[in-house]
Order: sequence, then structure tokens, then C-alpha cells
Amino acid sequence: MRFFGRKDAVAVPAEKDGSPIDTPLGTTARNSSISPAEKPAIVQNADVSEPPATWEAVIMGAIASIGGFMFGYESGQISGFLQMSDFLDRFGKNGEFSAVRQGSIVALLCAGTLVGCLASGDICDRIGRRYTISASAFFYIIGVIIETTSDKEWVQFAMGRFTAGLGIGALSTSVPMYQSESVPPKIRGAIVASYQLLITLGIWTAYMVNYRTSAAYSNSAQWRIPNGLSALWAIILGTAILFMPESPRFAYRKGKIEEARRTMAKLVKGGEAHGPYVDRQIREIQEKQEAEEDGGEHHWWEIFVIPSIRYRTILGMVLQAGQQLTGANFFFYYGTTIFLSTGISNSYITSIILGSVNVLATIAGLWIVKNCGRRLFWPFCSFATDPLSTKGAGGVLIAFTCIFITAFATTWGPLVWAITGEIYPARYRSACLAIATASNWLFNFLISFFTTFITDKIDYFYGLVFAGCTFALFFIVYFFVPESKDRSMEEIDTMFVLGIPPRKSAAWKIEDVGPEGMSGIATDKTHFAANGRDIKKQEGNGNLMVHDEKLYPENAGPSTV
Ligand SMILES: OC[C@H]1O[C@](O)(CO)[C@@H](O)[C@@H]1O
Repeated sequence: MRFFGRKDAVAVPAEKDGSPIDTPLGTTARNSSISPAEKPAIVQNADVSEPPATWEAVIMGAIASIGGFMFGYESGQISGFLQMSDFLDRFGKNGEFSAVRQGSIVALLCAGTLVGCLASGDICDRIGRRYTISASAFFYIIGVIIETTSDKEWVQFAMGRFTAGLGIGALSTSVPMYQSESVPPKIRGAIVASYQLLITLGIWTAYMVNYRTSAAYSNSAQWRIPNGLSALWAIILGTAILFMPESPRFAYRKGKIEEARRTMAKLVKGGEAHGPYVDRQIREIQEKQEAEEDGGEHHWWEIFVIPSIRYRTILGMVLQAGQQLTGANFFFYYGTTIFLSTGISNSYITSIILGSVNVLATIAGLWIVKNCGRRLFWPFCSFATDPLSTKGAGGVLIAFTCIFITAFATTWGPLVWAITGEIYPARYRSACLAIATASNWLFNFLISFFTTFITDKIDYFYGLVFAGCTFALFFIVYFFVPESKDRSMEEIDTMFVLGIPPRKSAAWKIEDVGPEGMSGIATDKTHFAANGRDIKKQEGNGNLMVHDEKLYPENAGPSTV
């Protein structure tokens, strides 16, 4: 695989057949779902700096983030349930859980999410981001009902977790997608990262509710109250999101240009649906879409074939898996149990402390995403000492765990969502995001299922596995993740297509592309125009050139950008 190779140059196919439709930039459009009459008149090269975002943009992002709260709440509650007397009596064997039973109850949520997020990519493209979010939230309630009504059968409870997981998984793809496609670039990183903040708040809230109900009740209300509350968050999200506008990028792709313009205008201060800022955004989206459509029919599996997309698909999968391989969930799922075993008397309180550190550090993480970018701080935090290898008194373990969680929550927690939300081009975004998110859930599942088996055998040395992974992740981030802070999604795509080396990416400017802007620099045309897998690329006169004899036989000579 070629990572950011300069050789995968920009391709500009020459005209083939039919008379091209003139667009404001002189780009050509074929097969467009948007008729020529609908094509927007666009101001060229206007000086358009990005205005500040409005409250509407923040509210839109925040409401979608409730999906993160549901994710955190559902995953955070299980740690406490495993210690509750009524839960143990009902679902354990002689008041205890075997490794298989405990692992299954914890991990079946992740198995469901894995399926849910893979299925949701296609649904997002069919019914839209907003309706997918709403439908997933309501579907999740079915899982909650199965869980809460479980009486003595642990399998029923575990199947409820699986069903709830389908909804949570679908949300974990559709929410970051909706956010990153909608909010203006300046706050995009922080808004998508706020999905992670809400995950941490969800975990924290679950700990607090568990703490109260475990002390207040001795019957099934101990776990049924926190469990049943999950449905409330789903109702709030499923309903509120319907009052939000659809992602403008999705609306544009469906030919609803005026709707896309109106939404974009609402999201920045002083924005006008036909003003220069929105014009520029629409121009970028339009150029990319036209270039994509020039490529003809495309299939989802191309995400593993087209070099610049394959790079991003693998990068997203590795980063999402890496987030889990830091080992954070060992504490969030088994925290209560671990601290009990070190002699700490009230392990619920310890979990609440860790949950609070997680929330506060994630707030700092949002600031870092917004102000320091994606590359500056992140790799170094991979080196934070892994606490699991610290066998010792409870206090020492807590201290190291807090350092670890701070490092995780300021970097790996929020940044992975921000990056995967913004690196994919429109055509492949839902497929790539679904697969990247599935990789998070796959490793989440593996870690949560096998943890008890592994710690039963190697005890605290388990931490060394995570420490080794985070060491490797440092190099992956440093060498393969480009800086995408404050760039539009279309600009980021161009950066990948051009193969800007990640270490130089922070200094790269879109103006370097030349007077034609992004025209012609699109993933589809470049690497994989309609089965043109054997597309030829050449360089000459300092320009990137290409000719594809298969696609454009009448044009034997290379064209230049
Ligand atoms: O904050 C910790 C939580 O964040 C996640 O890694 C998701 O980004 C979860 O898997 C974990 O429970």
C-alpha cells in the first residue's frame, strides 16, 4: 500500500462525449442529480474568510451528541450492575458470574453495535442522516425493554444488550457523520469531539445513578431504575433531532440545493443563503460532486481499492481500533470490580472519581482539538504510563489510573471521532465511517469479552499488552495522520488525493493547488474513474498529468491540471 505517495497524481480526464454542462468554474458535469437549471451561480475567488459559528450550529451539534450520551450511559451502567446483589442473585450462578457469563453480558452490547454501525452506513445514504439518528434512537428502546423485563434469564438480559447495541452502533456512525457534514469547519472538530464528551457524561451519569440506587434499594430497582432511564435519553434524541435541519451536504447530494444553502447560512453569523461564504462552500461541494460523478458507477468496496481512499479506510480503522487498544475500557467496564479487588472499600466512589476525571479531561480535550489541531499533542499522550501494569496499593493504582484517563480523554477519546468524521470524501463517507466505527466496536468487543479470561491467567501483566499497543500508536499517529484543523471537508479530501505528507500537512495551503482551485482534484477522477483501475499517471512540466486510454481513448495525450 502506498501511503501519501506523490506518485498518485491528480488526474484530469479530458472530455469524452456529449456536450459538457458549463458550470460557474468551467468544470464539467455529467450524470448529475442536479439539473443545469438548478446549478448555483457562484461568485469566483471571492475573499471569503469563515464567519463565526452561530448558536444554531452549536445546538445542532449538541443535540446530535445525545447519541454519545446514550452510548456512554449504556456502556457505563454495566460495571455497577455486576456488583449489585439483586443482579447477581438473578443472573449469576450461586451469586457469582463465571467468566463466560460476565464476558457475554458485557460484550454483547459491542457485538450489536458492530452490526448496527455496519448496517447504518447504507441507511444514512438512503433515508438521510437525521432520520437514521431518530430511527436508531427509537430502535434502541426495544433493547432497553428486553433488558429491563429480564427476570431470571441472563441470556435475555444479554440479548437486550445486543438489541440496544444495534441502535447505539447505528448512532455511532450517523451522529459524527451528521455533525461533521453540518457544522462550519472552525468548530467542527470541537463539535464532533463533543460526541465523546457526551459519552463520558453518559458513563459518569450511569455511575452516579448506580451509586444511588445500589445504596437505596435491595431489590431489582437497584438496576431496573438505571436501566429503564436509558429509554428517556433515546426519546429526547429521537424527537429533538427531527426539529433540526438535515446535513447540508446530504441535502445537496439529493439535489436540494436551496435547503443546503439555507442551512449553511443559518450556521454562521451574518450568513446569507446566496452570500459569498455559502457560495464558496457550495462551490467546493459542487466541484467535488461533479468530479465524483464524472467517475460513473461506484461501489462501496472501492474503499479498499482506490489508493487514497484505501489509505483513509485503513487509517480510520487503525485509529478506531487504537482508541480501544489504549485499554481505557478495562476501567470503564470493569472498574468497580478492579478496585474492589485492591481492597478499596467503596469501589462505586472510585469509579465516580475516574468518571469525573474522564469528563473534565475530555473538556480540555475539546479545547485542544479546537485550538491545537489534531497532530500536535496527540502522539505524545500515547506514552502515558499504562496503570494496569502497576501492581500495588489501591491509592497508587487510582493515581496512575487518573493520569492514564487524563491522557486518553484529552487525545485518543475525542480526536479519533473528530478525525474519522472529516477525512472521507462524500461518496464514500458513510461506507468508510461505518467500517472505521465497526473497528472500534470490534476491538471494544474483543477486549470486553476476553478481559476476564486474560486477567484470570496473567493478572496485572495484561497492562503490558495495552502499553505495547500505545507505543506503536505513537508512530502511527505521527507518520500517518495529517493536520485537518480549520479545513473544509473538501479541502481535506484534496489534501489526501494530492498525497500531502502528514508531517508537512499543517503548512499546506489550498491555494497551492493553483488558480483552478479544487476543480478536477477529486478522488474518483483521480484514481478510479469507472473501472479505470489501470489509469495511467505521468508528471510533466511541473504539473500533475494523467491520461486514461480506457476511459478517454480519443485523447491520447495527457492533460494537465
Ligand atoms: O471515555 C471512554 C469511552 O470512550 C470510548 O472509547 C468511545 O470513544 C468508549 O469505548 C469508552 O467507554
